[in-house]
Amino acid sequence: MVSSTEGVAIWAVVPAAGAGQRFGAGRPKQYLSLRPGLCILEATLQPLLADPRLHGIAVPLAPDDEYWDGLALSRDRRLHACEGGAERADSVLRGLAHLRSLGAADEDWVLVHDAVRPWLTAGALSRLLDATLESGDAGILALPVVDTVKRVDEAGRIVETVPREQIWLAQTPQMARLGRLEQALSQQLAQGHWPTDEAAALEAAGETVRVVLGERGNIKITHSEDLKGRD
Ligand SMILES: Nc1ccn([C@@H]2O[C@H](COP(=O)(O)OP(=O)(O)OP(=O)(O)O)[C@@H](O)[C@H]2O)c(=O)n1
Ligand SMILES: C[C@](O)(CO)[C@H](O)COP(=O)(O)O
Repeated sequence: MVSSTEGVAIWAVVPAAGAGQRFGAGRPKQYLSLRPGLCILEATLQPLLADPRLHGIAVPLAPDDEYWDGLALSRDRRLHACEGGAERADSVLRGLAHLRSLGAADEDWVLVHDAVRPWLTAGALSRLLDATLESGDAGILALPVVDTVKRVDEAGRIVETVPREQIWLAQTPQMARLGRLEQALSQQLAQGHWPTDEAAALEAAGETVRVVLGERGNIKITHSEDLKGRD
């Protein structure tokens, strides 16, 4: 195993098994073209592959995926495709299991990064790696909210203005010890919960998770408007 820091390797999981229903294109959004010769998933993988600290990257795919093999990048020796699951958390767990089969250990670190966040910068990635390795706690990129926050009822009436000083919006990558993340996600699924991010599972397991300043440009492509005017 290649050691990245004190005999502990750093891995990544990039869950790419989603169908992109909210986006509503003719193919899963991670395979839409950002510019000629570069799809969203390839752009997402580039900054991770460019960081020599990352030992290997699992890429969970839909069982009926028909696009991955056509990407030139799929032949990169640090990329390892595997089968994803029904929900994002299932796909991440399968990715972790795949990393285990490649030799990943409990104390290794793993970064989980959405396949549809193609604008992660090397600076933000390094900030997360450096802060997390230094603190030893799990960490996620996130942004403090800049707007006034309202809680509303079912009819859309404002119930209260929520103090925003402690409200942050979660991004990815999210980084944790592999064994602890695997255990936390497994516990959630066993209890019938499907957390929408890794931090939620870790929080429920009582782990400390720190926020690290993300970037406004590191958006998740969810709806078709998210791609308008960008390349
Ligand atoms: N069963 C699933 C569902 C989602 N994802 C991945 O999780 C990330 C964030 O999910 P989201 O934006 O919700 O993607 P989709 O599930 O594709 O979108 P939608 O919910 O609109 O179908 C994406 O990289 C997506 O491919 C996954 O690997 N496996
Ligand atoms: C993981 C995530 O991208 C953090 O913002 C987000 O929670 C995914 O949410 P989704 O509803 O599954 O798209």
